[in-house]
Amino acid sequence: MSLSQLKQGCKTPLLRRMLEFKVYKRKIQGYNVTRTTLRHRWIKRLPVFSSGVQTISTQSDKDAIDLSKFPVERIRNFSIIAHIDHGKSTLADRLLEITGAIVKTERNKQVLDKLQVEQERGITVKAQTASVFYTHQGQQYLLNLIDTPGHVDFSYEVSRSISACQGVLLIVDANQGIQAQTVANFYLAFEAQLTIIPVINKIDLKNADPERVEAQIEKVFDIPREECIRISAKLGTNVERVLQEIVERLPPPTASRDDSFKALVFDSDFSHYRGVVANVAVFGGQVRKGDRIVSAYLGKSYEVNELGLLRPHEHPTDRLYAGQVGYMVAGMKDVKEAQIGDTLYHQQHPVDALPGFKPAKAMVFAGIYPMDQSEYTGLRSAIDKLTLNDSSVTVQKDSSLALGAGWRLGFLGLLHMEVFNQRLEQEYNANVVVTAPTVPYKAEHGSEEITIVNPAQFPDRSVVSQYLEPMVNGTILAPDSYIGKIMTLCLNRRATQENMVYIDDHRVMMKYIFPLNEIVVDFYDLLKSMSSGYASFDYENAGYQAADLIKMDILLNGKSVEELTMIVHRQRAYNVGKAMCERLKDSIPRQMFEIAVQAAIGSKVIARETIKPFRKNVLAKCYGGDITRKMKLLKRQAEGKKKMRRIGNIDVPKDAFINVLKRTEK
Ligand SMILES: Nc1nc2c(ncn2[C@@H]2O[C@H](COP(=O)(O)OP(=O)(O)OP(=O)(O)O)[C@@H](O)[C@H]2O)c(=O)[nH]1
Repeated sequence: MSLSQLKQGCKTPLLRRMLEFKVYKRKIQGYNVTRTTLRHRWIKRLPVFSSGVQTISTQSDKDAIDLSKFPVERIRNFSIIAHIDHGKSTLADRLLEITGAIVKTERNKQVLDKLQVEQERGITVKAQTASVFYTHQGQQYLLNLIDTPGHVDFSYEVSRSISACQGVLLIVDANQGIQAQTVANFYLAFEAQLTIIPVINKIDLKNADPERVEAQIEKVFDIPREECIRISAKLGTNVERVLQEIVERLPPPTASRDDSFKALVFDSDFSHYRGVVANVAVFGGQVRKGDRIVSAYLGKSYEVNELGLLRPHEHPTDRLYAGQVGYMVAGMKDVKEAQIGDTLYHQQHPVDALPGFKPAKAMVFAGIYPMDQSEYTGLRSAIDKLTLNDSSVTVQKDSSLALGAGWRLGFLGLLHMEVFNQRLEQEYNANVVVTAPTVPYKAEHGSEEITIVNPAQFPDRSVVSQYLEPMVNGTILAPDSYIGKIMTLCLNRRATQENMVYIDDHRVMMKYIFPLNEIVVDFYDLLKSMSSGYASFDYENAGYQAADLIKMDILLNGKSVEELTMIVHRQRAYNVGKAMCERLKDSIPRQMFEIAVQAAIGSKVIARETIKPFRKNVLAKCYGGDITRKMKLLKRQAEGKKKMRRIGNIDVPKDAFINVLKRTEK
């Protein structure tokens, strides 16, 4: 809805002016404008309008959205998948523009990356759906596209998205060629038996070499090179052809309108006002507003309050039919009610549940605690709501002597964890302490086995027959000139090489088995920097392996810092401990007394650094007697201290806990 349409809904000139002011203020701050950002109680009653994206006029929308006109044969559901930064969101923009869903403007960039964190980081973290209409050879088609993230941490989003599709566009950068996530995403689509259309993007680049990339696609994926479409998503070159090929090459869904209603919940969002907004793919029959539906998972029934298409913003419709993809609000208020992978059906016509998904497997665990225990309840509700938007996060209550009551959260990777924390801070104003991330280790004693996700609960060797650590199959793609450096890095990380093949004259694909712990924090960054950005990396679970593990404590003036306690391999303990002490020394600001930073195994100190005392007198440069200036300086100093965590009498910046883990290989 446009601003002028919204203004027509404002009864008084004052209200109109306030609306303009609020919208303007949010826009210049670069925020999306939604109802939640409009605090005024009158304005809150207005309908939600677009997040700064100009959509096509509502009149033409009304004409277009008679969903009953679209027989299943004229529906195409597809995901856009690729390695990170190969241009998925840019292609999605062009497809939305050509089909008239958005207006081409400077501001309408990566419109499907709606979250603030996505816009700030320039990456997609959450898959987004958009339904568009496209006329081909005189017939109108309904295309449902899902833009997916490229980073390995979010591959769960990709596998969920493709469950609602019959085909994918596999985008490959014409300069970089096939990368690690291209391979991983190809296999996800291939195993789901989807039709794959390879699209070579960025052909406008000076160094683009589409012939080489086509040859790679033929060699690695066994797809004939003639099937590749060369495009520039940025300039729009050949994008129209992508739409034609979608219609011609992708099969329609096999769902039938005559069957009983059956829908798969493949994603969900949480709205403060409406509760759960589920993204659904209808696999049979139809559903109307007011229908009573049942969740197969919980067996609870709900009334459908609202449903519609995402174009890409919510566009309410009266019904959704078999083969279509859309959203549904059905009064689900509790986080646990909207299970991803759940099947919905009509109360009068029960059906067998759809296969659903394997639950996401958390690879990295960290403790999250409120900075101040008085913020516990607020943080609990923020975590509840955010996990509804991101069901791959696992939550378990936890508590510690030093940090009080909190939670141990499981994530799919470190970027996932950083994004989750950033969203907690940005979307819920939470102020949290995060402990050092750890992978899920296991300990065996006789036939018993326990999983350890908190280093503080690491059992003593005397009660354990063996420790086990999680392993992953890693794939690295890189130019062959970096083979030597990459092999050394992998060796330092206790990896075992499995094989190495050339995918063209100069690029190799290397397969390794890594201990997960060795790659989780900083491996990808190091690999990137040592290969001048040319290497890429992806990994998947490879079970557990016995390992010689020990618990290492970090002490500040003799007091253990629980946030930094970690489980390490005995062979690496000295190097890791030494590097941690050195980095902590750089991260902790000098204070009025000397600080000893030590790494210890049991009572044995294995590394030590000293932070020299220093008195920061913020008033030193403030000559004369201007009291307001002095007060300002002292206030700023006090605010800086709020971002610190006090351990004993030492102030530690709270981001130091994660930053010190990022090793730099010597
Ligand atoms: N020169 C050129 N640049 C492009 C083209 N397509 C995309 N880009 C640029 O490549 C960068 C990444 O594009 P995105 O569309 O964000 O890539 P993505 O695959 O969605 O990225 P993630 O969602 O983070 O995986 C942006 O800076 C785009 O402007 C193209 O055809 N030509």
